[in-house]
Amino acid sequence: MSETEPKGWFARLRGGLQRSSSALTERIAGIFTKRRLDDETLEQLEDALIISDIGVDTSRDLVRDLARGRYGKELSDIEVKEALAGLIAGRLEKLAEPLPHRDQHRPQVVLVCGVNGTGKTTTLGKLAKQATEAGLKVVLAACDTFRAAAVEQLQVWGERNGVPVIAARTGSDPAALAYEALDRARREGADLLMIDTAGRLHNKQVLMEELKKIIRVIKKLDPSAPHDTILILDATTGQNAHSQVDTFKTMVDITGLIVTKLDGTARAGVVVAIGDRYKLPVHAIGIGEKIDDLRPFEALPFARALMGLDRPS
Ligand SMILES: Nc1nc2c(ncn2[C@@H]2O[C@H](COP(=O)(O)OP(=O)(O)OP(=O)(O)O)[C@@H](O)[C@H]2O)c(=O)[nH]1
Repeated sequence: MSETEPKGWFARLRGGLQRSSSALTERIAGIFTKRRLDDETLEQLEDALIISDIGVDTSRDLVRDLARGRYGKELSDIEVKEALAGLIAGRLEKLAEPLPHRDQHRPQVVLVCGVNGTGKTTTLGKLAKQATEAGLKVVLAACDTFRAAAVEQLQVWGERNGVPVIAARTGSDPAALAYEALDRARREGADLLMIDTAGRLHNKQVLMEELKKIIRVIKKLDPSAPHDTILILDATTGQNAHSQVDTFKTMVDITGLIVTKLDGTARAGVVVAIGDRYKLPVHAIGIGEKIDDLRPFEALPFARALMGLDRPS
């Protein structure tokens, strides 16, 4: 981790992942009380990883890689956790990619999608605030015009933080609003336009048409937009997050993920499974409701926190 990290981020990350790490490490400790790495312990370890939402294929690969050069040896649970953290970090390293700032596009258009309640609106607010603090001029578009509360939530947040929020009456056309927002962001010379969208999955056809229309319409002003299409996933949904990625991938071209609510769940392992399966960049993770609780995803600190280990040196 870099020296510029706010002090205590790793401690907070570890605290946030506490439920996930203690469930997982208790299982590992139960298997490895000075026991040989043999077929039986490897099978038990694979089960422990699967139960921790790390995914069937990834768990199998991790156990295979762990056995390489260690098979038949006596290992303590700490040695197993250290080795697994390294292997997990190695798999996720390439995917840890902060949301890119594309200054060749002005404004850079970021479309945010995801099921209702995953933390879309709050995440958007946090990202906007961080971008504003980094000196960027940000405009937000509240295109979840279906849910009045979502629009109000974003408006209140925008007022509090001095970020303009383009909103319309409930029920109005989200695509028209997205167009208006991009037009205004261009005229005002904004660096970043972030578009919040609806997430009511119970009517997939309507949602898909709505998302496609938003994209079609903003392309009329900027054929290269949206430059990023981010799916927000809620870690507490565990394996359900996989079907959310599958569903949204059929609707839009997802370019990256943000995983929220890693605190208060024992299912943080799902980040490993999703990263491994979809190979989509993970831009950030959320470990709480405060603005500083959303941070760029970093593979090694995450993997070590998941294993309940100390911060990387
Ligand atoms: N504990 C925790 N809570 C979070 C995190 N991210 C968001 N939340 C909370 O999750 C709840 C839902 O967040 P919203 O941003 O309203 O979710 P949304 O996806 O926009 O939902 P709609 O507005 O219904 O579309 C809020 O109470 C947030 O404060 C996180 O990382 N950790």
